[in-house]
Amino acid sequence: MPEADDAPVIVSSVPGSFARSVLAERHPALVQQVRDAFPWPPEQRRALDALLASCTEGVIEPLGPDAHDRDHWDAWGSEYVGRSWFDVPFLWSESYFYRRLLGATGYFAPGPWQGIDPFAPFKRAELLGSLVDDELAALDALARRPAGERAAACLQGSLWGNRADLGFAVGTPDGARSGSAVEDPPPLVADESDALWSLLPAERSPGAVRSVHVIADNAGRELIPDLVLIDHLLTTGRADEVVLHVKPYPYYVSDATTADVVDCARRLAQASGSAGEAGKRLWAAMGDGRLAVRAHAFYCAPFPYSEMPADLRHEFADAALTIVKGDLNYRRLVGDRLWSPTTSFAGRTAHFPGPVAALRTLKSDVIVGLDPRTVARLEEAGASGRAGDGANQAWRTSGTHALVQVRPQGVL
Ligand SMILES: O=P(O)(O)OC[C@@]1(O)O[C@H](CO)[C@@H](O)[C@@H]1O
Repeated sequence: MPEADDAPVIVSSVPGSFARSVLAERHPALVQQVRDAFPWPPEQRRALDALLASCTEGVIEPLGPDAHDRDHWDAWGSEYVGRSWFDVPFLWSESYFYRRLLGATGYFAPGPWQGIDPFAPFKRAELLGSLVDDELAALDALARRPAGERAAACLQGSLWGNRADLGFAVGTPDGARSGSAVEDPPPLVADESDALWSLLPAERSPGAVRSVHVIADNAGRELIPDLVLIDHLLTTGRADEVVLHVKPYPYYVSDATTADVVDCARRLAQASGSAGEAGKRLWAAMGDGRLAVRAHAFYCAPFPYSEMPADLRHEFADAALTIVKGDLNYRRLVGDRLWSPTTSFAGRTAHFPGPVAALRTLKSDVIVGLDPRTVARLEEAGASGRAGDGANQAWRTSGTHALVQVRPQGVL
């Protein structure tokens, strides 16, 4: 696989590819699920049916003339209009699919359905589920552990929380792969946790305010451990303030919006024991500005982070560390291309304006920063960790593996 900047951009036209399965199977299944999840009026039902036909058999059509963001999307990809969804960059077609899905449900247009999150029923069911109860109760035992162990457990919780991804579950039997509690996770394919902690020492002399940014991924069972990690950073003095970046509108099914942050903070604050204490601290931190939420329009744009606008660059440049969560953010961080897996992570993230850490379970073909022995071991073992299971590239997309990769500033 190529290592240079001209590694192939991922498209969805390759038979048997993961990207093709997302467009051919996951998107149609999702349209159907959203259609069934609300008593949509006729106009929305017709629009959802039209989207289903378009994304499976049709071509990309422009947004309507009244769409508030028509100019943006014209600038972002008018050259794709009239082409098959499968033939354009995967990152672009997925992003546009979610934009069209929300358009079909009336999310953007003035009227009674404006602002109604079409994925809310799925998010709500997860947040109210017993798995969350169990995960919150487990925080009581964590509170009794030594500081170093607590830090490591908070990081692991946030990392493996990324496995609980509702979009990932669409089209899988019973959503089975969506992340039952990870009791015995396989070794990380890259583990630079020590480098991460070294950027945020708890002991330090008084000085400038230390900001940590977290680019969130999924709500619910991922965002709750992210918030627990944030609480840990704030209470241990590893961060003075945290900025949590979320999506400006519902996206990729379970991606977190501001409403989801509030729901998760409330779920924590209403719990008993250590979870409740953390929730109340987080609630207070949001109130006094130590935990701020941002929802920049760029988070739903179909581009890699190397193309982020100047105002975001400016924010990250001042951070002690930016933690980038999840698979989609990883694709955007290193570029949605078929890199050789041994391509340098530091090189691929050199564009990022400040120290950056990726916490991600592997759910797409994009991967960099592995050492050759790890690649050989993974290709030998396939998805399951069993040698010779015949699915030697499935480790990239199965969500069973995870990584912590770090680029401290200045290391290229
Ligand atoms: O970013 P997340 O939540 O970790 O993962 C999102 C995801 O499931 O969606 C895409 C397919 O729709 C994949 O690239 C990716 O695995």
